[in-house]
Amino acid sequence: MVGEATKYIKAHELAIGYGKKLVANNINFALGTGELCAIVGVNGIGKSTLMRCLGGLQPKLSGDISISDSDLAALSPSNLAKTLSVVLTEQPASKNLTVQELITLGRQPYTNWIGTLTSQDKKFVEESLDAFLLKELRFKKCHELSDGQLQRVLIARAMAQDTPLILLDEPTTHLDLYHKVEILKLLQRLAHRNKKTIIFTTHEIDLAIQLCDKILILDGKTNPFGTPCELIEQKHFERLFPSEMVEFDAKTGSFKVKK
Ligand SMILES: Nc1ncnc2c1ncn2[C@@H]1O[C@H](COP(=O)(O)OP(=O)(O)OP(=O)(O)O)[C@@H](O)[C@H]1O
Repeated sequence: MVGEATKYIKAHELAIGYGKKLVANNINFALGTGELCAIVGVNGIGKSTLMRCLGGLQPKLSGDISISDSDLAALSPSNLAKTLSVVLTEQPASKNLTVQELITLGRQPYTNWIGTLTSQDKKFVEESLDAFLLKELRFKKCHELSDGQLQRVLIARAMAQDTPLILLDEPTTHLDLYHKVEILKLLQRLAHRNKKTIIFTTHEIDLAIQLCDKILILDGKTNPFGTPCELIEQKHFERLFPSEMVEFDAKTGSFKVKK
């Protein structure tokens, strides 16, 4: 693949699963700095499992994951925390913290053992509060927030961690359409302006087609990867769901219910 050598994260012939249970294999993709990528696929196909493998939270079965040309498994825990941040669907146990306190936790990989914040740490916290429209909510407890506000706080914490790679498992679950779009546009801006590589799982295929630079489709076979346009041209979305229920309209890039 042209330009592959310069990519920030690469998965090659990756197989994922649990013990002897194979969930998905033939996973191949490469993403550069500043790219926003969605992982899509039907329920239970392995999106969250892949996310946990990419985040170093669970071992792969076989194949390679490399970040900046280093094997992911060889990164020490402290290097891993400076390389990638993971935003999972499960809400944090620390909901009693204020918005500002939770975002400040993102600076943990850089602070000393008593957690003293430098001016640099404070700058990252302020920038993250600002970027995710949270300045007015900074002293609110996280348990007082709406789902959309809490999701913004969790992503802001990942931004404060200032890692080149950010992984998010279903960041738009439970949100209405407006707030789904808001979150995805904030992620797009974070990728493009701050030059982060961002990968997230989603069921919002229409929105991913409109907002992402790349999409990985987990289909249980070849797992196609490419730009939304390439995947539409190659008719990969048509094959995602059983055709008697929904059909993909390539002109609008969206799914329609078959009447
Ligand atoms: N801890 C586990 N141990 C064994 N199997 C698991 C475990 N977690 C998930 N699985 C199985 O792995 C497969 C993939 O699950 P995963 O949660 O990755 O799918 P998904 O694509 O994220 O699904 P969804 O869209 O419903 O969230 C499923 O068959 C699931 O039952």
